[in-house]
Amino acid sequence: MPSRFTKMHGIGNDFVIVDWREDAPRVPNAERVAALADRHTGIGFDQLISIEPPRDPSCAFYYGIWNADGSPSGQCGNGVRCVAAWLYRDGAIERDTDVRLESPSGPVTVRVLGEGRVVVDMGEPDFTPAAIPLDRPLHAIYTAPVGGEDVSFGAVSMGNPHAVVFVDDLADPRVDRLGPLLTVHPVFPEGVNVGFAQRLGPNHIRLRVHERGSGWTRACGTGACAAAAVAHALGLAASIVDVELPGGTLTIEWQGPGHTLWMIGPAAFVFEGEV
Ligand SMILES: N[C@H](CCC[C@H](N)C(=O)O)C(=O)O
Repeated sequence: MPSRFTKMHGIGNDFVIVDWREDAPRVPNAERVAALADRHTGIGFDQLISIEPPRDPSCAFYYGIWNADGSPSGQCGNGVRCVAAWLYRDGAIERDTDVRLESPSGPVTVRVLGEGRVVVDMGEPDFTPAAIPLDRPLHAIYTAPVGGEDVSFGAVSMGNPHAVVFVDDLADPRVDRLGPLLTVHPVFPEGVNVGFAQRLGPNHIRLRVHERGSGWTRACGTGACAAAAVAHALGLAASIVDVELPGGTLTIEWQGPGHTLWMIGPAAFVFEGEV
């Protein structure tokens, strides 16, 4: 498990980054990860992210992702921007250059810009049920009984599963109640990240995300991608959307089916540590 680590965040979604480039691939013990994620008795983070040698020779590096409860994930949007910034500061990659990085769900392409901003080609959103996975036939909006009421949501995979619920007001108390319930709903056999989206206009969505394995976070990069993609698929959003999360705003660009989705946002260093 990590000895030296770097604490980073992407608009308030916080990470411990560990450099395992000289180590043999391994899966960290879930209990140990959860202990380190504890914000009182551990370091405190939403996800642990490792930097490792690539499995795919077309990629420069691989990054592993584990939630605060120790569960693995296939993708982390805020996290991959931090990985890119970390590699640039380490001198392992160049600025203003496309670099392929390998996530557990496949490759993405990053480009480190100035002022700590990173743009990521996140690949194409996948609405097919098997990709999420979801035990329903494919259509844009699903409805399921959640906590005694029927809840309608969009569903999409960004390499990790997302449900998107559109609400008129994020202050609606149903949001706090339904988030934890839908995350573990049996309609999602592997669990799901639940985004609650308030549409403020075709280019502006306000979002809160209850993350699988980490709970309510101040931001979720793949959640912002998912909300923009579902909104676009439903004709509610234009191709460029500012997604405003509690921790900050990400800009998402998606031209629709057949196109990959781009996310632009910051990555920040907090401190170096040893455990
Ligand atoms: N909780 C997510 C992984 C982290 C995603 C989020 N932190 C992001 O920035 O995309 C899952 O289990 O799929």
